[in-house]
Amino acid sequence: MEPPDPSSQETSGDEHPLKVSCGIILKNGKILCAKRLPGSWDDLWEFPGGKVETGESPSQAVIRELYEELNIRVEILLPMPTVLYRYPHLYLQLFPFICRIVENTPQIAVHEEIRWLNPDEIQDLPWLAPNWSILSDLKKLLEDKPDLLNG
Ligand SMILES: Nc1nc2c([nH]c(=O)n2[C@@H]2O[C@H](COP(=O)(O)OP(=O)(O)OP(=O)(O)O)[C@@H](O)[C@H]2O)c(=O)[nH]1
Repeated sequence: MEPPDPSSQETSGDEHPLKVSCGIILKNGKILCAKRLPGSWDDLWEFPGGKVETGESPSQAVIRELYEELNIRVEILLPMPTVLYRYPHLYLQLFPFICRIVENTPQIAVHEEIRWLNPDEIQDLPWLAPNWSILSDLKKLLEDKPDLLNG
């Protein structure tokens, strides 16, 4: 049998989802929610974060992204279950982390708006599709560990 052609190992992306980390920042009983900038199909709400870069772990990525996007230093309190989601144009793996702010106050740089909302209120926002699964895990987590909400 012939050895596989290396170029044929390029895939549609299914085997290698794009890794994106996001931070669920908790403080004083509220959760930080961010609205993406208008003008694209994903003008919806998300948890701040972004793509995991080469050589970086998902937790390193979220710490870097939260500094770049909101000018805050955070500490990770807990990783949450990752979410695999297939957009029509993108196969995504989201790595959500529960975080607390250790330095600075969030400043908007790449979002249209940020809001601090309580766990009931966040259900009313129009979220990016993969995030509904995170919201459901978050609800269960906060029922078990309500103290997390105080950051
Ligand atoms: N940051 C973030 N991205 C999310 C979430 N949920 C979700 O589906 N995504 C998707 O993940 C993808 C990458 O996120 P991003 O655009 O924030 O990444 P980035 O900051 O590295 O992008 P850039 O190339 O504009 O710098 C987008 O397609 C976005 O729609 C979320 O909660 N937070």
